Amino acid sequence: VSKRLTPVNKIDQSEPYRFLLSTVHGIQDNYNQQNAISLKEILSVEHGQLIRSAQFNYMFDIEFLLEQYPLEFRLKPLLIVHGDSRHDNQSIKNQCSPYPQIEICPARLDIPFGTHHTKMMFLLYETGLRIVIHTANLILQDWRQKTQGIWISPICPKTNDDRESKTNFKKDLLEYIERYRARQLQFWQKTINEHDFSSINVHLISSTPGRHTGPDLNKFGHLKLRQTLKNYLNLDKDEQYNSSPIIGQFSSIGSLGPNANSWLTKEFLTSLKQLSSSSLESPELKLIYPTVENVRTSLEGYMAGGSLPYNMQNAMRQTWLVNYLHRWKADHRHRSQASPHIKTYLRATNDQFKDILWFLVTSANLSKAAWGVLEKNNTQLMIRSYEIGVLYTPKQFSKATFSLPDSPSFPIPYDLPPVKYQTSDKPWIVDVAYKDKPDSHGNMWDPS
Ligand SMILES: O=C(O)c1ccc([N+](=O)[O-])cc1C(=O)O
Repeated sequence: VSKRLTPVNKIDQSEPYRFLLSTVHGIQDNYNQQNAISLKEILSVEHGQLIRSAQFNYMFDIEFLLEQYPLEFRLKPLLIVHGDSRHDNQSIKNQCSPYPQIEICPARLDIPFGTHHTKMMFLLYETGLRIVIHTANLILQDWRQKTQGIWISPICPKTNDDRESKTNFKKDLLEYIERYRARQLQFWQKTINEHDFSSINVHLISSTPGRHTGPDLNKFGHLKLRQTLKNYLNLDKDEQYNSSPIIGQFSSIGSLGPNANSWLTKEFLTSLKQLSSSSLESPELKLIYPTVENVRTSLEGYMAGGSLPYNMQNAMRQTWLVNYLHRWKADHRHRSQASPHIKTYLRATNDQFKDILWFLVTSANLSKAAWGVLEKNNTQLMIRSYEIGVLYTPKQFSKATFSLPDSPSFPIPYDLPPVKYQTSDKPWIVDVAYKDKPDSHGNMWDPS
């Protein structure tokens, strides 16, 4: 009987998709075994001897973060990349001042209302470089009882020749990092260049602040997604998919304009619906965003709503959006009560939702700030925030589609088909009081 020489860890078990959810405190443990991982497990010594790391994020609790590293790695050099704003800079500086091993890199936010939303880790081991792209802030609350999405790369070995992935992931990642124009990132640009990315089978879809035009027009935001879908979906006879449904799932919503045609369908859906050939059909767009009832009955109760910052000012101006909305429901992953902070987008082959054509997990919510808005007669894309995500296309896995009944099937985080809001359902709005029904902890929500 062949005895396994090395115990297969959760990350290797997640092959070939390497797409995991965060573990949830308070659900049956077997739902935390399959395709689920904690921050401590990501940083565990079982993956090798860490040399140094970088953490890109929006919210940081430095004490919490250091505690998630194994004791023997807590003094290794750590780079913190955060949004450059007076408030954030002071808070991060104060938190990091006791730790000489921590270096800080403020990300320039030259366009108002932009945020450094990107959530990414660079983990340099003696055996190579691992990239993690995910959706959780580096605070306890984000890793305890929510549904978060995590893509974990293989450990890419050091190489003398410039080994690129079939998806140009290395080039795209370097292009993204270059936009920070930060000397603190030069070490990581050099390190990325020196490692072999040929085992990476996902596409990088990122956003950086700016008015992207000319050769940069399709490098970021929803135009990068459009370009990648056009170049890599090459499905035979893809016209059969022209009306197949598209899902967007997110934890916040920006100001989208007075009707669907302002940006959501005319611009954003045009990118999401891209196949190798273009079509005039308008596929059905289904949006998943938690109801008040989803939040009230969640493991965290109304407190979960603190991480769903959809505000009344936007909601009241776009009541038309409710017609697109569907509930958060994830029974098959035992996470219907683990409030979603994950953001995902996918296209199915038809409304049976048995096969999907592509899947994206990203930091990007449903907003123009994250995805970009076309300006100057569609010659430039204005993006306010940093975002990053990874796109799965079947070709990279030698498949025509990702068939869900298959094994191993693509680990979709929620139940399909999505369940439409009923007339009694209301989208969660963060700055409204909910005092008629107590939540799962017996509390009410009164933001005033
Ligand atoms: O957690 C975050 O990084 C975050 C920060 C700001 C906003 N926002 O301003 O809507 C949304 C999120 C979100 O991810 O939901």
